[in-house]
Amino acid sequence: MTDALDAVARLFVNDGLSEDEIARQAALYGPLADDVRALIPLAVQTRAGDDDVRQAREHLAAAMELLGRTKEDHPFGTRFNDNGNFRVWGNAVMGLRNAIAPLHRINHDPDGRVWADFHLHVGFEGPAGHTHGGVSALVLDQLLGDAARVGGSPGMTGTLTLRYRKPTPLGDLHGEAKLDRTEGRKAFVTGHISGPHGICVEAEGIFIKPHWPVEDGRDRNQTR
Ligand SMILES: CCCCCCCC(=O)SCCNC(=O)CCNC(=O)[C@H](O)C(C)(C)COP(=O)(O)OP(=O)(O)OC[C@H]1O[C@@H](n2cnc3c(N)ncnc32)[C@H](O)[C@@H]1OP(=O)(O)O
Repeated sequence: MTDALDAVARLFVNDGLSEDEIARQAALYGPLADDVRALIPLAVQTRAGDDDVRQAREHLAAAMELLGRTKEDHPFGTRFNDNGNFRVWGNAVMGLRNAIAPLHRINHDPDGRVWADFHLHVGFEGPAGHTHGGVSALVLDQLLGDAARVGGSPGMTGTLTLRYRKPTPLGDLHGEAKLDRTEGRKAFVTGHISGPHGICVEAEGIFIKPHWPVEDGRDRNQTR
């Protein structure tokens, strides 16, 4: 566990950035991730022929060469400033700089409920025309974890139990979660994902406050 603890501590950094600089970086790198995100369904769905695909790949290779000229050699981690402006821009579910992240924003209600409306494109397919079960788990893990955090008990996922009640369509979906109770360092959270025809996946999670630093800002909605 020491190696994991060292890695988490190393990547949990007050980088002292001003709000202006954070806004500048968000405006620069957010749209880059959006462009890459838009490429994913295109790779699945394009009917372009040999020449167009070859040409597109040459453009992409040029873009990758430009972007790779200077880059960090470690994951993004958790960065914050003295105002408590936390950034998890590499996060797989809602990282501003992560093209696979399907959520733009997690909203917090005063009663502790957290929720998100989101869109899963064809790159998230599992069963034909439907959402991959692991993707539902991905989204629910984040939502339940955020409900634990908002409820004052931030933690790592210890156990996540899912019940897939009916196939989850691709497209526009809704997810929500709420902290039910805590026992010592353990937070018990429930949630679900619903589509146009009701609840598709139900989740129960136990989140455990670890012996290392975690984001504990409670009083704000999380936006990419
Ligand atoms: C805003 C943030 C949202 C984040 C959402 C995304 C969350 C994630 O993806 S986290 C990544 C996935 N999870 C992980 O990798 C966790 C890996 N596991 C670990 O790091 C550790 O096992 C950890 C931190 C969960 C628990 O370790 P540790 O603190 O040593 O637990 P330990 O002291 O043995 O047990 C504490 C209590 O929790 C219970 N417990 C321990 N592990 C588990 C578990 N996996 N499930 C349920 N209960 C557990 C113990 O029984 C004990 O209960 P009690 O106090 O009643 O006796």
